Amino acid sequence: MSLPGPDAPAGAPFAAAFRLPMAVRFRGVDVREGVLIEGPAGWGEFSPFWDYDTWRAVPWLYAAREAAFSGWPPPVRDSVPVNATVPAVGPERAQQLVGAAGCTTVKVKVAEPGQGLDADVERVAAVRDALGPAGKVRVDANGAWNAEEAVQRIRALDIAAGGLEYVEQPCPTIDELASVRRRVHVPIAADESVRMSDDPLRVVRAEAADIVVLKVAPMGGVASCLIVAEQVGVPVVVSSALETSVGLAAGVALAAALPELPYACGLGTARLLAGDLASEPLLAVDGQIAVRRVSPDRDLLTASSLDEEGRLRWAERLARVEADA
Ligand SMILES: O=C(O)CCC(=O)c1ccccc1C(=O)O
Ligand SMILES: [Mg+2]
Repeated sequence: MSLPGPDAPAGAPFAAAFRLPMAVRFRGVDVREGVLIEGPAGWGEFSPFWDYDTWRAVPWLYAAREAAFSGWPPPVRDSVPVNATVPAVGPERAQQLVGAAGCTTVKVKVAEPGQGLDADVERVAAVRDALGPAGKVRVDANGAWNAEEAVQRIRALDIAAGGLEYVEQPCPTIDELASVRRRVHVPIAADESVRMSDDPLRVVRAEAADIVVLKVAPMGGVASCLIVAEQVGVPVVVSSALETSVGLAAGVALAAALPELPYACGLGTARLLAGDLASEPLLAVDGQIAVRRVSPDRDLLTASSLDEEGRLRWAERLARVEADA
């Protein structure tokens, strides 16, 4: 079995596999691949990273099916504020990315394997410099530090940033997050502790986080994220999983449906891709993304379509995940 290619006849199965290079390497990812599915409600994206096993990819399928077959709850706002995302690049490139994005909040990746605190301090200071004193700077360590390292580094980065808005997932475990949270004044946001957990509320019950990051695809869709947001009792930040604009639209729908949205969302990542599948990508204007559905453009889908080997890989993966769903 394979997914239909760009030359498939009209009426062929409603799925298309794509491959898009990243413009900027992000956490070791330099190309995004996935499958778009179309249903009566619109288009959904199924693009779990390749290091996700079948079981962990199941929520991504639920999110794609929700987009294609059920649709999303109604929005309560017509645009959502987003942050620019700066990967572990050098200070000049960081400033270019901040300038191009036009957002007043920036999330800076820190603790990249092979880099030290100096590189993080330099990048964070460069971002503050480009942003001016009124902007907000947050950092994401993806759980790279132990509690002791985290306390020291958060203090150093807080100074370099002239004040950090928050630090995302400084340590891997909930116990470490709780300990760091008691020792620094910078607010702690939980990401992996929520989306990789069988109980997304545990981190908050343990008083280990001030803010919770929600990602639609790894958490099974907009509706299930809304339930978590309702139960969690702390502010939430909606963030992407580096989807194309088709997948990002689901994150935007979640952010648009939340009763409260006190923080800019990590949905400005279409800029990190070298291309997109929509003729009008979901890009921020003045730091805001307009709430709308996104359909792929047929020519762009054709230009980004995977070769026969890739379509076979994705058809097999989809079948495995569907069997587990
Ligand atoms: O939150 C953002 O600004 C962008 C999204 C992002 O950082 C991300 C994207 C893909 C996988 C993991 C992460 C992360 O938050 O760690
Ligand atoms: Mg994160």
